[in-house]
Parts: sequence; structure tokens; C-alpha cells
Amino acid sequence: MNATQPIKKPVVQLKGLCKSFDGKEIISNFDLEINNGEFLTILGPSGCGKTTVLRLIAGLEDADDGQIIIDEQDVTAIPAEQRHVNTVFQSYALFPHMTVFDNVAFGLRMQKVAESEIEPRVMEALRMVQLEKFAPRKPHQLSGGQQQRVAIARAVVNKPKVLLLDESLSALDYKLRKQMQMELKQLQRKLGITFIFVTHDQEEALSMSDRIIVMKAGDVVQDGSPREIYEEPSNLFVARFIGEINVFDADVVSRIDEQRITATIEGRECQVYCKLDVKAGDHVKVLLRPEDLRIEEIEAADSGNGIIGYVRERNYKGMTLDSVLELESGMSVMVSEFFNEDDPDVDHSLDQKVAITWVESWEVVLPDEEA
Ligand SMILES: Nc1ncnc2c1ncn2[C@@H]1O[C@H](COP(=O)(O)OP(=O)(O)OP(=O)(O)O)[C@@H](O)[C@H]1O
Repeated sequence: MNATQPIKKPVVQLKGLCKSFDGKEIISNFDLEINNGEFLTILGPSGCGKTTVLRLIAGLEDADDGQIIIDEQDVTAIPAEQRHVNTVFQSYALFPHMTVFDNVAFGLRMQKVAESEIEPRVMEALRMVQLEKFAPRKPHQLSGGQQQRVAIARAVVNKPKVLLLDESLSALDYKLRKQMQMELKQLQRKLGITFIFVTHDQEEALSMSDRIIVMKAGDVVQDGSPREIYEEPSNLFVARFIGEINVFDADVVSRIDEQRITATIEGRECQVYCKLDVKAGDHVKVLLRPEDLRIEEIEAADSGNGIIGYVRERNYKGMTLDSVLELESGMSVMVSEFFNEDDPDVDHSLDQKVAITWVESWEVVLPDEEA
């Protein structure tokens, strides 16, 4: 089997999982299937239950109800050390008095693997994370990123079916974190092991995962590819949690065809793409990311579509010019314009009157319900 193209079958199945702490239900009737070789990220705000799900899979918490199946075996009642999963924690949890080699060898020695087999396996794991030269060192002689890699080598050395990573990169500084994100993704592809990664960092989730589940108060509120989660959020909670987004109130005027409706946004009639079953007079939300919006000089504005606003802030961000506009209703709108060959000097004056438009069909229309 080619490790980069694993067969799509569930390696972890959670069925109707329930878990309470101190009488408070944290996870209730939780279902999830994770495919073999998948890089799945569980994303959600602090306290939504991400770590609890991970600890239940690892066997570090007992489920009150439901079933956990790993590699077709029901492991619900099986202790952590007998499950084919390993966990990499945020704190690395390396043994400070042991060398890097001994840290990585620890699990194999516990399993009574023959010493002659341990040496090549440890060195292979260290080679994978580019640390073979560091085998004789102690953890305190390594940088944070190197310690993290040792923790990963230790977790993959006994070739688990599933690797659980709990906020594993959050102790690293920004640059190292970016580098480790890439390395981790490459390692996962190379090994073909299923990775279940927990984070509250949406950027990290988007850049690393094959699939993301977004959790809110113990429930999965969206399950999809990074692109689906970002471009087609299925509810306001996900839309607001992932990246910046402008949420406009809109009133449906009429349906144009199967795909489009006319709606009033900020007092202007606009055509918007809308798959919802709506009728005239319904309230909806129209969502647009800052980078979906365009600022047009007022003379050049298409008066049919443009929403009038005033530039209140301009922030140069290197790749983009980010502006905050105040609309006539008082609503603030964020716009992010890329510098490119066509418009290398894009800029606006403060308090300039402008019109905002957007690329047709990039808007997302959702029912008018609070997140
Ligand atoms: N052992 C425990 N005893 C009591 N309450 C707990 C225990 N473990 C978790 N909780 C509670 O369960 C809820 C979910 O916690 P969990 O750690 O799963 O959230 P999380 O989404 O991983 O959050 P974070 O991103 O902050 O780590 C929280 O309210 C937490 O206080």
C-alpha cells in the first residue's frame, strides 16, 4: 500500500459518546468517523470539549456511555496503554534526566522490544524528525522546537495507528510554529498515520488539515475540508470563528432564478447568490470576507451594486491594504485589498467616500439566526 494514498476507511469511530464532569454534560451523543491516513483537526473555542474528545480516544478518560472503535476493535473498556494510539501533549512531557535516544526508546523498552531492534527503530524515528545527531543530548540541551520533535519521534516510534496531538505546537514561537506545521504535515504524509490534532488556532487548522471539525459546546457544528469551512461556513458561529468576516443584514425582495435573489442590503438592492428556500420579506445574513470586497472610487462606482461608505482606517499589512469603512448605517466593514501588478499602489484617503462591491457569487447567505 502506498502510504500517501491510504484506503479510505474509518480507523476511529466514536458512537454516541457521552461524558460529564461534576454532573455537567461536556460531550453528549457524540458521533465521529475518522478515516485511515486522514489529518483531522478538531477546532473550537476554549472549553468546547476538544481535549475531552481526544482524551476519550486515548483512553485517558472513561466514557459514561457510547462506543470507541479503533481499527475495527471496540476499545471502550480497554486501558490507554493497550490502544494503538499515542498522544503528543503541549508540554512535550520528555524525561529530563534521559537522553534523546532513551526518551524515544522508552516506550519500546516498556514493551520489552529486543535491544537489537530498538537501536534501528529509534534512529529511524530520529532521522524522520532530523534529530539523529542529537541522540546523546538531554532535553535541556535542545530548543523548544527540537524538544517538540523528540516528543513526536517518541510518539511515532512504535508506529501507532493514530497519533493524537493536543495543542502540540502552541508553546512554540510564531516562526518555529509555522515551520513545525509544515514538517508535521510532511511527516504525516510520509508515515500515512492518522493524525487527530486539537487546536483553537483557526489558521493552523486551515493550513494543516485534510478535514476540520468545528466544535461548539460539545457539538460538531461543521465538518468539512479547510476550504469548505472557510468559504462555505454553514452557520454564523463557524463564519465568525474562522477568520474575519463581515455580516450584513439583508431583506429578501424577490427570487431571480434558482441561484440568485434580489435583496436589500444597507438600503440598496443587490443581487446575491442564495441557495436557501426564502421568500420576499425574509431576513437573511449576507457574509463577505474582507478579501471578497472591493473598494471603488465613488465616480467609478457601479451605483446599482455599490454600498456607500467612508474610509475610517487604513492599515498597511505588507501583502494587503486593510481598510475599515463606516457605512451610512454606522456599520463597520473590513476590506482587505491585495497589492498586485494591476494595482500596485492601491490606497485610499481617510474619510474618502467610496463604494464597496464584491466578486459575484463569493457571498454566503445564511438564515437570520444568532451565532
Ligand atoms: N477532569 C475534569 N474535571 C472537571 N471538569 C473538566 C475536566 N476536564 C475537562 N473539564 C471541563 O470540561 C470542559 C471541556 O474541557 P476541554 O478541556 O475538553 O475543552 P477544550 O475545548 O479542549 O478547551 P481548551 O482549548 O481550553 O483546552 C471545560 O468546561 C472543562 O473545565
